[in-house]
Amino acid sequence: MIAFPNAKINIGLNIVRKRSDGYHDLETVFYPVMIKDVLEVVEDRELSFNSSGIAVPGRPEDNICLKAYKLLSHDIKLPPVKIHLHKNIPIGAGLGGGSADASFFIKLMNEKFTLGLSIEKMENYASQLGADCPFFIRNQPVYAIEKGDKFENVRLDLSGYQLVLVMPDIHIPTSAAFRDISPSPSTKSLKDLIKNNISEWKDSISNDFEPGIMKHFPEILSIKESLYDAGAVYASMSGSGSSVYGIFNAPVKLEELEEGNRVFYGV
Ligand SMILES: C[C@@](CO)(OP(=O)(O)O)[C@H](O)COP(=O)(O)OP(=O)(O)OC[C@H]1O[C@@H](n2ccc(N)nc2=O)[C@H](O)[C@@H]1O
Ligand SMILES: Nc1ncnc2c1ncn2[C@@H]1O[C@H](COP(=O)(O)OP(=O)(O)O)[C@@H](O)[C@H]1O
Repeated sequence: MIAFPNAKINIGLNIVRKRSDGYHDLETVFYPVMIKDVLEVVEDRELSFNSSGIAVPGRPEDNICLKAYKLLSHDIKLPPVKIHLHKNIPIGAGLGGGSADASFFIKLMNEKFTLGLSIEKMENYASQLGADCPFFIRNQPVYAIEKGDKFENVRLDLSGYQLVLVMPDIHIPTSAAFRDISPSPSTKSLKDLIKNNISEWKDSISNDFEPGIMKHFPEILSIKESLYDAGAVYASMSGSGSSVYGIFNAPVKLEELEEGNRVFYGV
């Protein structure tokens, strides 16, 4: 059985406070986007994992898909499976690719072996694998709070726009991005700001990771500026970076940005 885990972008990201468990309370909007991995599970004589496409850092045995298998098998008797991941979503990009793989793996196992897991139960398993994993179970636009794992649906449809996503050759581990952050409560609710016309977002919706990351990597700021220069209605780094997206009213082709960066077009 095959699934196609997709990436997400963050529209706005406020880091509100440090929690007693070492994590941070956030306010963000997660929006699913078109860049996809391919994840295949077949029954086999023993449990195995391999991948193709973009090289995934770390040992195969530490891949988040195997962690998801082991988590499920604490509670449920599962047959051994062969897992193949074709990696296409850039890594260390703020696109949640590993988290998507984990959550789609849980959904795939649930369907393939008729495990009867509810959405809530799958979200609960996902939350044990990473803060933004639960989002990918329902995989719908949400306003997320706390660790990024408590959701309210938002009515947001970007399908009439052209999204351009630029991935520079910079890999930012999420844990490193938090080191430069001084959390502070937000003054206006992102949940309300997101309802405004997209043309108003530029002056009201921001990502708290940007100042620290852009200071270290000025080329990320340059990409954001290039997207605005090319006519983006809104542009932002996604999550903890390094990818940057621009939302355009009409189709564009940004050849200059394609030099040295991976550029994806679509929503
Ligand atoms: C912060 C976000 C915003 O979208 O960054 P991106 O990964 O998307 O860039 C995500 O919620 C990340 O989710 P995820 O990548 O699953 O996080 P985890 O693996 O659980 O944690 C990675 C690291 O980030 C820190 N972390 C993560 C989430 C959070 N709410 N507070 C944190 O302090 C953790 O302390 C950990 O060191
Ligand atoms: N299936 C996977 N896809 C991507 N990364 C994975 C996967 N499994 C484990 N990882 C680990 O997660 C790290 C990426 O996490 P993170 O820096 O949070 O990325 P992102 O910003 O893309 O969410 C990688 O360096 C890798 O070691």
